[in-house]
This record gives sequence, structure tokens and C-alpha cells, in this order.
Amino acid sequence: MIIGLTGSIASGKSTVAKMMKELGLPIVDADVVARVVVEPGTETLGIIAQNFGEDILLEDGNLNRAKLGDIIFHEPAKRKILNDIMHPAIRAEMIRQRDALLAAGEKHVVMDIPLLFESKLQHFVERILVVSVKEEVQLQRLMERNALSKEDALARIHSQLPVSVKEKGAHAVIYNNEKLEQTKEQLEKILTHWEVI
Ligand SMILES: CC(C)(COP(=O)(O)OP(=O)(O)OC[C@H]1O[C@@H](n2cnc3c(N)ncnc32)[C@H](O)[C@@H]1O)[C@@H](O)C(=O)NCCC(=O)NCCS
Ligand SMILES: Nc1ncnc2c1ncn2[C@@H]1O[C@H](COP(=O)(O)OP(=O)(O)OP(=O)(O)O)[C@@H](O)[C@H]1O
Repeated sequence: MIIGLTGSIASGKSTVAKMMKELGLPIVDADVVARVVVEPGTETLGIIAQNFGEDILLEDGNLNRAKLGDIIFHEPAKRKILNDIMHPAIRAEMIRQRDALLAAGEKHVVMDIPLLFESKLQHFVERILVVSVKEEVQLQRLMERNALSKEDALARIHSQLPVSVKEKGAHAVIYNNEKLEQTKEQLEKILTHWEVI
């Protein structure tokens, strides 16, 4: 079974993915892949520099993620330009990793895709698991994790579809507002029901 793990920014996808990994499920992580496809020397990084200017690169040739984040989370038109450049490369690499895991004999693969709904990738997976969080908890966790101001954290949250919309498209929802044990309990119940653990 191919499971799509999604939710809003800082809702707890990586936290849940880690729990799934501990339960023996292999993970393909879109955020990790999104870093690989812009490593120095890649065609994708070259195209980003052409579109956003050479000063989007750090002195060592790596992408200046903080600077690019500042731009694209505040300007929807720029976000679309970046998505159009990066998403085909991210998708191709995710498919490659998924197929390698299946070829190696894995029965189930978890695809951690923050923008599953925004990019209309529902067809990519057989089951959709949404990690949901109340906006005040999400804002607090995002501000703390990324050391962001309230304004910058809200800009990131509002660059994605509301989690309520994602919940409606889910086969199952995990509510990650409480302690991690409660999140893990919900996860185990869902995976047992889906017969993947
Ligand atoms: C803009 C970048 C450089 C900022 O890097 P930074 O290290 O600060 O954030 P990171 O990559 O860890 O992303 C954190 C979260 O931001 C959200 N996010 C990232 N990109 C986007 C986007 N284009 N639109 C909406 N939300 C996004 C996701 O929830 C993601 O989990 C980076 O997010 C990026 O390359 N984004 C474009 C690629 C993309 O769409 N990634 C999302 C997964 S496919
Ligand atoms: N139940 C919880 N209790 C307390 N803190 C939590 C809980 N779940 C997650 N967190 C913390 O909240 C932050 C966001 O969680 P996480 O990084 O898993 O979210 P994410 O959905 O993967 O984010 P992103 O979309 O940015 O990749 C992290 O700092 C994490 O440690």
C-alpha cells in the first residue's frame, strides 16, 4: 500500500513519519528530496539562480534557503515560479525512490508530501493520512521551531490550503494537539485498521 502522509506546515508530519519509521515502514520524504534536487551543480539550482538572481546563492554555492523562503512565502507569484521549477524534479525523484523500495520487496511505502492537496497528487497514493493541528498550537510550534515572528509564521501557514480542507480529503486524520503518546495511539489504531502493521 502506498500511503500519502500530509497536513499543514508544522502540523507534525515529520514527527508522525518518524513514528511510522520506528514501526518498520519506509518513508519517502518530499522535504528531503526538495533539498537533494537543489544541491550545488544540479540543473534545478541553476534554473533557480537564473530566475531569482545569483544572490539567491550563498558564497559556498548552496541555496540560501532563508532568503528564498522569505521571498516565496510572502509573494504567491514567486512561489508559483519556484514550484514550477522544483516540483517536476521532486516528483521524479520521489517516484524513483518509491519504485526502488517496492523493487527491494517493501510491501508498503509512506510518501511524506506536505503539498499533496495543493499539487493535486491524491492519485499518487492509495490512502491519505492527514496530520491535523489547531491553528494556535501550529502557530506556536512553527514560531518556536523556526524562530519566526508571528507575521512570518502566519505567512507560511497561509501559503497552504487550510487543514480543514485537507481533513475532508483524508482517509484518516490524526489530531496532533496533545502529547506524543496520544498521537502515537491514534497512528497505531489507523495502521492496524489498514492492516499495514
Ligand atoms: C523555500 C525553501 C527553500 C525554504 O526552505 P526551509 O528550509 O525554510 O523550509 P523547508 O524546506 O524545511 O520546508 C518547510 C515546510 O514549508 C512548507 N513549504 C515548503 N515549500 C512550500 C511551498 N512552495 N508552498 C507552500 N508551503 C511550502 C512545507 O510545509 C514544508 O514542510 C524550501 O521550502 C523549498 O525549497 N520549497 C520549494 C519546494 C517545495 O515545494 N517543497 C515542499 C515539499 S514538496
Ligand atoms: N505532539 C506534540 N507535542 C509537542 N511538540 C510537537 C508535537 N508534535 C510535533 N511537535 C513539534 O512541533 C514542531 C513541528 O512538528 P514537525 O516538524 O513534525 O511538523 P511538520 O508537519 O513535519 O512540519 P513541516 O511542514 O514544516 O515539515 C516540531 O518542532 C516538533 O518537535
